[in-house]
Amino acid sequence: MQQHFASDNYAGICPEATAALLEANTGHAPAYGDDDYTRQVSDRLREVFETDCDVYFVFNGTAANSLALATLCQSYHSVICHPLAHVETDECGAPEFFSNGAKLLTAAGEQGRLTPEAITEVATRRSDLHFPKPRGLTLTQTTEVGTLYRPDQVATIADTARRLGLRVHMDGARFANAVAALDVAPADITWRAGVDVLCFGGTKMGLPVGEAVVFFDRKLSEDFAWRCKQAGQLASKMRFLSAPWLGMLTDEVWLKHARHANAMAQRLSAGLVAAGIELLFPTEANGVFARLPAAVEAGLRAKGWRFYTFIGAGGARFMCGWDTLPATVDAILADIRHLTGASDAIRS
Ligand SMILES: Cc1ncc(COP(=O)(O)O)c(C=O)c1O
Ligand SMILES: C[C@H](O)[C@H](N)C(=O)O
Repeated sequence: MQQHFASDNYAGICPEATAALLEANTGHAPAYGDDDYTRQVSDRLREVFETDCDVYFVFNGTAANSLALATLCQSYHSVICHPLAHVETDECGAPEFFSNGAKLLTAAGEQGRLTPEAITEVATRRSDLHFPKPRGLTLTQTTEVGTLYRPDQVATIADTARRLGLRVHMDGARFANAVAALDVAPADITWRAGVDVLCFGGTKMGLPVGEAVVFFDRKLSEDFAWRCKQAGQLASKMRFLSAPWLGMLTDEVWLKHARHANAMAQRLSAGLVAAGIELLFPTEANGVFARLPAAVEAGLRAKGWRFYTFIGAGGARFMCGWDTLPATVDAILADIRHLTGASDAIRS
């Protein structure tokens, strides 16, 4: 089966998650999260984040983000996000729908990152009754264009949010890649930096399905189970959503796989630069964003390569996953060199 660079959600289930899933498939277990596997992995996540966080498992990232944001605000509030934020560009209005109408307000920033200045401008732009009062802020780590927020950047943004009366949500669809790239403690770029709720992506890091919604402020999660149930996000066989996490969170398997994906992105990025292809953003995690000549893009697609060009600020996005092979990276680089006429003497 050919590997692709369209998304890290093209990859299969990593061996460790598969083993944990099969191990959980023994006999009967209580439903709706009342099973031992869900208890075990929730406790394990409390160890990973070094705090008594409240943990829920939902089927996908759009549900995780939308339901988490809905806990931060009322329908007449607004949530500030980056213009390239997934919640703004790729969730089909789900955040607005599940919050019964909270409005997303965009605040620009270079390289996919929010800035305190832009957040402040949007949050203080109007205070009249006709404007949806800002109450939430969402940042994506890693960002939709493959960049990172360093711990101090998260803290500065969260401090700004707190001063403005905003609750902070983190879309961590690629949180594993961020922790691996930054080499920090997960707590240092979440609750210690002022994040109130994290949507921890499981799907893209090697699980079969599912995301963890991790609340660092239990006042926010008081009724979240009911919100999940009403949204059709309460799995009856929850153990099969939660147990694979045990495979990932043992011996830091999640970070091993994230480091590999990040390394493949570095390999690809270096090869593209060597072939004279312009990068649109720095390669800081597992995504590579490049400006491809139209003929090269068409040629790659004709050769069967799948990659997105609708993400971020245009250009081509190449996402590396836990299972991306070095040979796959070298194969697309060889095709790109051939299509650009770059010398084969250039090695990736
Ligand atoms: C940054 C980001 N957030 C959220 C999501 C939503 O995830 P899902 O496609 O599982 O709804 C994605 C999708 O891959 C994503 O890239
Ligand atoms: C863009 C698409 O929705 C998916 N979130 C991805 O990053 O591949």
